[in-house]
Amino acid sequence: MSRVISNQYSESVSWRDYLELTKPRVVMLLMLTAIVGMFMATPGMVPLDVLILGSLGMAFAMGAAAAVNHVVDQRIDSIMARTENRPIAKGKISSYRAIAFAAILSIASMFILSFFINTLTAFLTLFGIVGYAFIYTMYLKRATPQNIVIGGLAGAIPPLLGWTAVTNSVDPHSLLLVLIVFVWTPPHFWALAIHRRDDYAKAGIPMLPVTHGIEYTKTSVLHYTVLLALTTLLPYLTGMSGLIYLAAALILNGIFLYYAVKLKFAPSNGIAMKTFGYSIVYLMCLFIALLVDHYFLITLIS
Ligand code: HEM
Ligand SMILES: CC(C)=CCC/C(C)=C/CC/C(C)=C/COP(=O)(O)OP(=O)(O)O
Repeated sequence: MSRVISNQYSESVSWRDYLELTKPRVVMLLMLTAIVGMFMATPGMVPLDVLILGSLGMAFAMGAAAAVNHVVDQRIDSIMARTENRPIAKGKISSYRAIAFAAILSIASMFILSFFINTLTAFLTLFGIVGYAFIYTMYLKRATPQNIVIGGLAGAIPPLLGWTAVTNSVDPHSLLLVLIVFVWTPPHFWALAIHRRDDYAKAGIPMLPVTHGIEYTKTSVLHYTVLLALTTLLPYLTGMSGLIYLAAALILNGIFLYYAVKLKFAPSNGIAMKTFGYSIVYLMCLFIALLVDHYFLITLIS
């Protein structure tokens, strides 16, 4: 019996479980926005050490924050169908080991960013960790249906981190990129939350569809999608980006608006999850468009 108890966390644990703690697919999209932030900060090539070490430092921080989220949320994760198989909720990894893992990643991140990049980037990254792992996960998520709007700031910060890694200063254009991800977050998450409403209700988490209902949430998705479409025009209107970006943004926004309108006024089976899935494709393509446009503009000028 004692052998079973002492081995309950280590029997079938593999590196894949630790990787899962870091939410790798979310981190990949976050890192795309950070790396695009780096490239947008300079007309030339991002110095290779900044690109490699900066990315490593930021990705470690994001993974650490995600691991803390798994520790804090283990009770609710084990209640919800979507998250019940997560490594801590399933009892594959102990909280103690997950915290040690997160601490190692955070320390490595802070070391890399402060010694090889700059203290401004290290400080802002620390703000990202605290914002997501502590302010959002421990407090906001359980406190208010506006949790993801306010907490979304932590997830929106990576383009600024990428930018400051290159310039060591806060450029207003970098804040424009933060604003885009910030406004994108509510339709991204609420589309999924509509589909998973009952899960959140069961876990006692006050997500918008639980507190205000599905119809109200669909209207909110539509409002934020319109706001997002307007916000994404700003890079063109401020002269940061050119016509390639504008064309891509118009097409991507048209499709997002189509989904949001359909979700509200002509819902079909699975439309909420299709909207959620599209939100990810949208952000990925929008940031790639920023990058392609940036180097096209520079080639035109030189
Ligand atoms: C407070 C802000 C956010 C909330 C509450 C949120 C919530 C979620 C949730 C609940 C999922 C589903 C995960 C699953 O299926 O297990 C998800 C998936 C995802 N999110 Fe977010 N998200 C936020 C911000 C972001 C940001 C800023 C990004 C990237 C820029 C992002 C990228 C993704 C990606 C790529 C997935 C798909 C992951 C997969 O396929 O496993 N999210 N998000
Ligand atoms: C340094 C830095 C910028 C760190 C923060 C980056 C980070 C990991 C953002 C993640 C955003 C996210 C997936 C929120 C969902 O949490 P949730 O608890 O609502 O979703 P869940 O139920 O799937 O766990």
